[in-house]
Amino acid sequence: MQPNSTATREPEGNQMEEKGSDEKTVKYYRLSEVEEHNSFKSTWIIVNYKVYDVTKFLEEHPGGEEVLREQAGGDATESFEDVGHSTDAREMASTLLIGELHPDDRHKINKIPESLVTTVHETTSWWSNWLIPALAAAIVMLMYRIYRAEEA
Ligand code: HEM
Repeated sequence: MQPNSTATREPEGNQMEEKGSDEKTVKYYRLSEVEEHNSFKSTWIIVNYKVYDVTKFLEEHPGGEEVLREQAGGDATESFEDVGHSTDAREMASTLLIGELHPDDRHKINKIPESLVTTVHETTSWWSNWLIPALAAAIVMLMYRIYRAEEA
């Protein structure tokens, strides 16, 4: 349960310990708290439910401070992963870690799963895809009947 890659520190075991975390104790932050840290005075970002204080890192960030500012006070997971940050970058991030997003707030930053969105779209297009050909078929049938009736 405890093996961690960089484990040189022993857990102190005096407060709540959290499995899966590199550090001994975990401080949980509510989303509202993180959102307050969205200025140059204090810039926090969330990546994979972990909260990072990047205030002092803004100027050092090789990707520029602007990209970090844009994400300040919110969830930067997607942008962070899109860049394909190196292992070095991830190690650097761990030095800026201050805690984790409170489990009760994690659903708030989850986007609607793609699959669900697709299903909604598919449902809509199924109706229109079915309705238009059916109407067209009915019109053709009607015209054919009128044509036959006139011939007789
Ligand atoms: C704790 C947070 C972060 C740390 C420690 C960090 C660190 C780094 C490092 C070390 C690099 C150099 C390239 C590499 O080693 O991968 C880098 C590049 C970059 N980062 Fe970050 N980064 C963080 C967050 C972010 C976020 C949230 C974004 C996007 C919103 C971002 C966007 C970029 C971009 C665009 C580059 C340049 C990539 C390139 O030129 O190829 N970074 N970052």
